[in-house]
Amino acid sequence: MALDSRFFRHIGQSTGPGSISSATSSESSAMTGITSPSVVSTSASTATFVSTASSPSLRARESVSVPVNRDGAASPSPGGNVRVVVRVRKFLPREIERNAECLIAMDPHTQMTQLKAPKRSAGDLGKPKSQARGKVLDDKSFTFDNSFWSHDDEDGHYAHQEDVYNCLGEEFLDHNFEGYHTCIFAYGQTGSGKSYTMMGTPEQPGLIPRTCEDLFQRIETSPSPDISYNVRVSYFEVYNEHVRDLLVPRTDPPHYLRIRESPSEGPYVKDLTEVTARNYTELMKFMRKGDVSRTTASTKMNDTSSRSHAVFTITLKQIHHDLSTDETTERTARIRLVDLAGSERAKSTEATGARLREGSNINKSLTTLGRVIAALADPKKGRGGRKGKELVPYRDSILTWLLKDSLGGNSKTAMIACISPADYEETLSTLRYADQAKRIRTRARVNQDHVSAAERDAQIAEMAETIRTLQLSVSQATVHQRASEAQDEKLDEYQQKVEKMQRLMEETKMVSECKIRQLQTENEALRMHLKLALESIRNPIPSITIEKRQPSMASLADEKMSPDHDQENREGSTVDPTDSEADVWEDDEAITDEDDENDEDDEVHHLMQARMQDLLGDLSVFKRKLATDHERFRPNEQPRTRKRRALGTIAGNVR
Ligand SMILES: Nc1ncnc2c1ncn2[C@@H]1O[C@H](COP(=O)(O)OP(=O)(O)OP(=O)(O)O)[C@@H](O)[C@H]1O
Repeated sequence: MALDSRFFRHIGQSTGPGSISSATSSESSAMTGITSPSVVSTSASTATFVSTASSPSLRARESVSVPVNRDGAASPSPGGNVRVVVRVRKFLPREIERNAECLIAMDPHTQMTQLKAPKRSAGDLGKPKSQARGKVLDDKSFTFDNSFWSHDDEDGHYAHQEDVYNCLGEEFLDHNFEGYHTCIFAYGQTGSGKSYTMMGTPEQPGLIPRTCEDLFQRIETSPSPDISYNVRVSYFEVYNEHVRDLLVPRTDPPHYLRIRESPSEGPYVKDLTEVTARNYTELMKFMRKGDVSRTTASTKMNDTSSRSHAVFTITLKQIHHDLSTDETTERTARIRLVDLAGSERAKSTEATGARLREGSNINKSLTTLGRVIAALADPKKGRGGRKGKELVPYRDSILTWLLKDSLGGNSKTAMIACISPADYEETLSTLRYADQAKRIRTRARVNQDHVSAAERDAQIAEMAETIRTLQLSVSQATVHQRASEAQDEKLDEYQQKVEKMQRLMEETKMVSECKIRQLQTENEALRMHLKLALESIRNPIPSITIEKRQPSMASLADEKMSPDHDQENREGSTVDPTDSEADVWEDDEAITDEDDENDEDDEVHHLMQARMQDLLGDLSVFKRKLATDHERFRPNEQPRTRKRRALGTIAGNVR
């Protein structure tokens, strides 16, 4: 089935092949397949670097058509490297107090970030490096896809929150509308500006709220009535190697969730709350709810330090229904926005007790993340069949296990390396981490499915049958009162199927609504047509009789000289002005024609009325179906009650 061109036009309006602001090694390597390690150890003077910059994006606005094939999921993979950008923040009060020196310089043209070695202590000055007491440090240079200079807001090249979104977030959202999974994660030492970049403040919203706003703006201004959108959201944190749902109230003791792996979806959090957001306000409500629930604490390095890794996930489903073929095309994209906890040195944070334990767990998962990145960046380990996969230590921490797909699988991924301006050791470690991440290639593909109405019905019927069987075995097990692990598993499976079926039903309902919208539009057009037709029957346009005119000598002469003109007159005019008999004859003919036209109009009128009756009939069938569905899956009931009711209803139907 060919997709409605509007499906793509919609995408095209907001789609560009990406930010073209960065001419960088990773970008070019993504195209050529060549990667260029860019750590350059240099002792060169930094004097050549001016106070520096990031360039806001200049997005191309031409439409891009997504490569789509019949079975969607197997669309050709464009591949691509992990996109890496770096952002330096301004001095914090404590750094201003100790008169800290800014060690970072950025070049707006090459996107190069330079880390300058701190000044040597007074005692070491003048001594050769080998005799210096402290470790001798060198200047280092790195090139990334973008270098965001957010150190000095007086600077013309200062990168605001908006610039970061325009340069990265906007392009990633384009990918989501194209049907790709994406992941943006912020990495850096504690207090380097990760939460500020991802979440921001009410006055300076970060990447997450901006993505949410842009997402719904695009949906609301979508030009196509044939596409239905479904936005779901989940929010969890990984704290001390445990997963906690941020959309449910905190409990004491805390309720941790388990991780499972499915062959199709990869690792996932079992029983994680996933809610539907119908608009931007709702989405923000969930975001804030989770944010409030997130574990933070005050440390010496940061007053509101995130003590957990937070993963905010939006699932965007686009359902396009083609009325002519009754086929449905579904695109599903997962938008994963991750604010990692900051790496920290116990010495700098002076943490003890719980804070120290948190810090060591944070460091443990970040170290594993580092090993995963290193393995993926290494072509021998990151690729190459079964053996290669085993060498990537995803399972060594909860964080890397859950981000498996985003780091090395079906996702377009970006890393924002946040750095402090005055901490050589930590910044160098972050920049090295980021430099390695540049070499990772993921295998993103368009997540698209075509389902015909018959296939959907068959799926529902099959699921109903499975549910019936499971229900039977569960009730038999209950009779025998053998409460075992296996029963729980079965019950889980049963419940999951029911939930999946409910989702399918909801989607069927969305398709029906889409059909109704299309029929209503068609109905409206026909109504208008009919109105016009009736109008023209009631007030026919009177036929115009052209007055016979005595041709002047001059015009007769003209006509003689211009045979073409004469020809035109004969062909173009319905009334011959030189033939009065013809006038009379034509009048009679006009009356007869009018009668015929009236008969034809009546016929058209009746046909249209019959067609409209048919359409209205279709419409009421859909409305009835919708009402039945609505009755069966009442949205305003509590989810648990609804689930039970749905089970009862389904069971009833099956019987
Ligand atoms: N670009 C920036 N402009 C202005 N202020 C910033 C910027 N980046 C960070 N800050 C400020 O720096 C402080 C630390 O930032 P933030 O809390 O985002 O760090 P973090 O990396 O998330 O730390 P942690 O890992 O401890 O949670 C905050 O007060 C924040 O407002």
